Amino acid sequence: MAKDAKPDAGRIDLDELAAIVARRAAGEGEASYTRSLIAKGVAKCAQKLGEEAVETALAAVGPDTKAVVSEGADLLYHFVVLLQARGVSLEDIYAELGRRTSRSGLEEKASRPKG
Ligand SMILES: N=c1c2ncn([C@@H]3O[C@H](COP(=O)(O)OP(=O)(O)OP(=O)(O)O)[C@@H](O)[C@H]3O)c2ncn1[C@@H]1O[C@H](COP(=O)(O)O)[C@@H](O)[C@H]1O
Repeated sequence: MAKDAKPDAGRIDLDELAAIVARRAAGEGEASYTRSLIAKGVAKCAQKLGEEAVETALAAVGPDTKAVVSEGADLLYHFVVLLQARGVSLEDIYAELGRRTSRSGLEEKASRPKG
């Protein structure tokens, strides 16, 4: 079992997951899926995130609620891995979400560049 792994951590949040991912990315020796994925580069991490997003979307329109939970967890893990690979912190994401709370989603949408 990996150094950071626990038999059952109960629940962990994104900050805790990001800390694990950062440690695994920086670690040496012990085999790590996280490290092997990040070593393949940002494009591979982005591809995996896209795959997991599609799998989550497909699960959401299917009948199996456990599949939505499982695919959603895969999606969040791969999002955190992509942020690590791309050098973006969850704090940056939280701050951006925080900035958006001062206006409605419709106002935020209207403020985006047309494309
Ligand atoms: N939360 C996760 C997590 N969620 C999903 N995955 C892995 O993500 C992979 C994606 O699923 P796929 O079906 O696409 O797998 P695959 O076909 O083997 O993937 P590829 O060969 O295409 O890369 C699977 O191998 C899953 O095990 C995860 N791997 C790691 N973590 C966390 O990261 C920690 C460190 O893991 P290691 O880096 O492996 O030590 C773990 O203790 C967990 O907390």
